[in-house]
Amino acid sequence: MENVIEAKHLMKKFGQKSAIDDLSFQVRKGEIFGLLGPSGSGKTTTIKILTGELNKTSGDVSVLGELSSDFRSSQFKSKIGILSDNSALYERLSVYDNLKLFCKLYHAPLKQIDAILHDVNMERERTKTVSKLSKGMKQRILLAKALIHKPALVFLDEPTSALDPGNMAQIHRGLQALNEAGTTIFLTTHNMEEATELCDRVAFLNNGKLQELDEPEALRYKYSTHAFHVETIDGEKLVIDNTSTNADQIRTLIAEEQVRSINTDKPTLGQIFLKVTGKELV
Ligand SMILES: Nc1ncnc2c1ncn2[C@@H]1O[C@H](COP(=O)(O)OP(=O)(O)OP(=O)(O)O)[C@@H](O)[C@H]1O
Repeated sequence: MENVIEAKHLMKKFGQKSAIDDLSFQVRKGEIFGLLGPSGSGKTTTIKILTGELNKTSGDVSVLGELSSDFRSSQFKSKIGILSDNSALYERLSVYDNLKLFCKLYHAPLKQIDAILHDVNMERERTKTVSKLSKGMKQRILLAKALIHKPALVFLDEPTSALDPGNMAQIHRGLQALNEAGTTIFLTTHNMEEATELCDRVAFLNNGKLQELDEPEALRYKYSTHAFHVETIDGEKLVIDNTSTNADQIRTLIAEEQVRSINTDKPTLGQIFLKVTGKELV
């Protein structure tokens, strides 16, 4: 499988402090890859290195076949899209005029603007001045800006932070459609539900170190005790180990119509993160 990002033994130091510590991972072409970690774990630093905003201290990194020495070239920038804290819009210009400027910057055709406004569900705000938009609307225009030149790979640093559930769902649908059309997405988030819903694979970052990397379901299976949680019609809650010797107990409960619900134990990504790092994902 083709990799669009390859990081090997990546290190980033700020003075004596290691923000990124021996980080190695690959991102496959066409996937949605989530980097999860608490505040200060090194997510933004990783994105900044991968997009040429920061230099690595050591290690090897390539993105879309280019080495980090080329990450500042305009040719490289035209192949990636970035949504980060540093992304900004011209507040006094309209939505359309903002996107027109970015089209010119990236040599993208202007007809792209209406298509992208449709994708982020902002067609009706086309002529509105940016300063009059809500936070969620601005975030959707920033996303449109990151995607206007149809990049092969987009980096989204907490794309839905501080958005209400409606706006968040809207952006999720847009990202899924974009991904289905072939764009690889690298995103960071604190939000476990978001990661579980969107990401093909997730990496856990803690103090700049990689702690886990796999598909959300594979991690949930790996950290499951595999026990059955049975609630009886009397409200009793039983935890029954998933072993052949316990089969009769479960069979009897079902035969006697004693079972209200039965579930296997599958921890959430947040619970797994807590188990692996001892930290909440906030
Ligand atoms: N320019 C800088 N100078 C010094 N230290 C920095 C700099 N940028 C980041 N750091 C430190 O590097 C570590 C990782 O920061 P980073 O911003 O990558 O974390 P993060 O996981 O993105 O956090 P958040 O979720 O809060 O955005 C932190 O300890 C931070 O204080």
